[in-house]
Amino acid sequence: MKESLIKADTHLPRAEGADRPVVEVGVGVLFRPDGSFLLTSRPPGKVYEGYWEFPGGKLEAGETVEHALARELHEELGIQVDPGAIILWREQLVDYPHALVRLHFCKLTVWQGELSMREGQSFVWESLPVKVEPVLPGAIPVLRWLEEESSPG
Ligand SMILES: Nc1nc2c([nH]c(=O)n2[C@H]2C[C@H](O)[C@@H](COP(=O)(O)OP(=O)(O)OP(=O)(O)O)O2)c(=O)[nH]1
Repeated sequence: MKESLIKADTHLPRAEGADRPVVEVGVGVLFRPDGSFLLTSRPPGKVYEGYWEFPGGKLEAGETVEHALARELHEELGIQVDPGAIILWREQLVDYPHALVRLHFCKLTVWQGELSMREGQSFVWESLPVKVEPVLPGAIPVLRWLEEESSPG
């Protein structure tokens, strides 16, 4: 099956032609028992600074999605996560001007420790429809998937 692709900011040039390497990214959708989910703002100095997203980051060499995400959640949010508690959910390819990324979205309901924003981000526990904006193009499909899962039938 062909992988679906979102093309973001099509008016901007791509960094390196058509065959750019795919950057693999682990992303966590953290749920509280009341069903709300965590959004964080992209830290100062990163591309799309201030945009809202789900926490996560790039896989390092040899890492699985679950291990990379557990590491990123500890680095960014100060929480401890057992990679075994991370549930792989959906994938989405996004073509940005700065990179071609494959997002591995995961669900998560169990972690230890209090949230502490270690990279100067902001955070919010949201439910649908989300009130914060702007939302990163590569995070928008998640909101649609959550909507689909919550609607009957
Ligand atoms: N964390 C996260 N990244 C997303 C989402 N949607 C989306 O398109 N992305 C993209 C933005 C970036 O191009 C890429 C994540 O890279 P990043 O720069 O945030 O990762 P990182 O923390 O490893 O960064 P660094 O080591 O380069 O500082 O994935 C999302 O919901 N969450």
